[in-house]
Amino acid sequence: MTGRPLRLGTRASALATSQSDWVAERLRAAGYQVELVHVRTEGDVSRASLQEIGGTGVFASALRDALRRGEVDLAVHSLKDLPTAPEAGLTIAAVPEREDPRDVLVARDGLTLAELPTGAVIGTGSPRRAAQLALARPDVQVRDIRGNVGTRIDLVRHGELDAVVLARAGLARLDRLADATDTLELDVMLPAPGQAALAVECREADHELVALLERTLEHAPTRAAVTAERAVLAALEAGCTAPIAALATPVSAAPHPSDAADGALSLHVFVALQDLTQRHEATGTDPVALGHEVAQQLLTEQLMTRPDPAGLEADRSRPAAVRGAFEPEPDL
Ligand SMILES: NCc1[nH]cc(CCC(=O)O)c1CC(=O)O
Repeated sequence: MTGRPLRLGTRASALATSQSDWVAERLRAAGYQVELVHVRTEGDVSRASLQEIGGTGVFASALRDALRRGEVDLAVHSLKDLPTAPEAGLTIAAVPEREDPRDVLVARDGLTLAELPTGAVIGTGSPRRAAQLALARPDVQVRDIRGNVGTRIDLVRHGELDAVVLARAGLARLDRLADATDTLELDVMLPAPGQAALAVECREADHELVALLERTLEHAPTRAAVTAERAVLAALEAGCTAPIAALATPVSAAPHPSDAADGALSLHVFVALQDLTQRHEATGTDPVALGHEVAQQLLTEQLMTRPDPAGLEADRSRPAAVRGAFEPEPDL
C-alpha cells in the first residue's frame, strides 16, 4: 500500500461515480492516494430487463471480478443492490454512515403524493415501492420503468409520467434534491434493506487495506442496522419471493443520547405477498438474531393467515399488491 495509489473500481454511471468520488475523497483526506478505475458492467451495457440478464448483483459482479483479478483494490457498491450471499475471497471492509433512508416523490407541478389526482401514473421498477404505493393510493396507476435517476426524472419532465419514486439518498448524492416534491414518510414507504448505505469491498487477504478502510470509513451503527435488514432479506428470500422493505434504527428512547450507544435496534419490516401485506416491528441488540426473529414472525403469520386460493380469486376489491418476484431495485 505504500507508494502506489489505491485503485478504486467504479461503474461509469453518475450515481456510481459520485459514490466512488465520495469514498475517494474521504480516503484522500486521511492521507491516502486514490485513483479511479472505470469498470464496465453487464447492467450498464444491456438494455434488457434485469430479470433477463440474471437478476441480483449484475452491477456488482463485474466490479467483483475486477477485484478478484487484482485489477482494482477496492469497490464501492450501493448496499441495497448487493445480494445477501457472501462473496468468496472478498469482504465488505467498511459500511460508511448512511444517508437519510427515505424514498421521495418527484412529481409534476410540485405535487405531493396526497395531491396527485385520481388515476395519476407513477413510475417505478420496484415491486416494493409499487406494493406500498398501492396501499397508500389505491387509485393511482403504477407503471414499470427502467433507467438511471436522470432518465427517470426526465419521464416526469417530458410529461410521460405524473411522478416517479426514488431514493432520497440517490438524489442527494447527485445533488438533485431540489427535484424532489415530497418526502415519503416511513409509515407510507419503508425503504429497501440497505437503502442509502454504501458497502466498501476489497479482497479479504488484503489485511492492511481491510484495516485501513475500516479505520477510515466504518460507521458501526450503520453496519449494525444494515446487518439486521439484510438478515431479514436473507431469511425471507429462501422462503418467499415477495417484495421486502426493512429499516433498522437505533432505539432513541434513551433519556441521554449517549445511552443509545448500547446498540439496541428497532427493526421495521414490510412484506407484500399477493393480497396479503404485513408489517412487523421488533427490538433487539443482536442484528442478525433480530433480523431472523422478524423473518420468522412473518413466515409464521403468513402460514396462519394466508387466504385460500378461491378467496383470493373472489376478492378483487382489495388493493392490488404486486404479484411479482422479489427483485433488487434495478438500474443505475
Ligand atoms: N437500484 C437503484 C439504486 N441503487 C441505489 C440507489 C440510490 C441510493 C441508495 O439507495 O443507496 C438507487 C436509485 C433509487 O432507488 O432511487
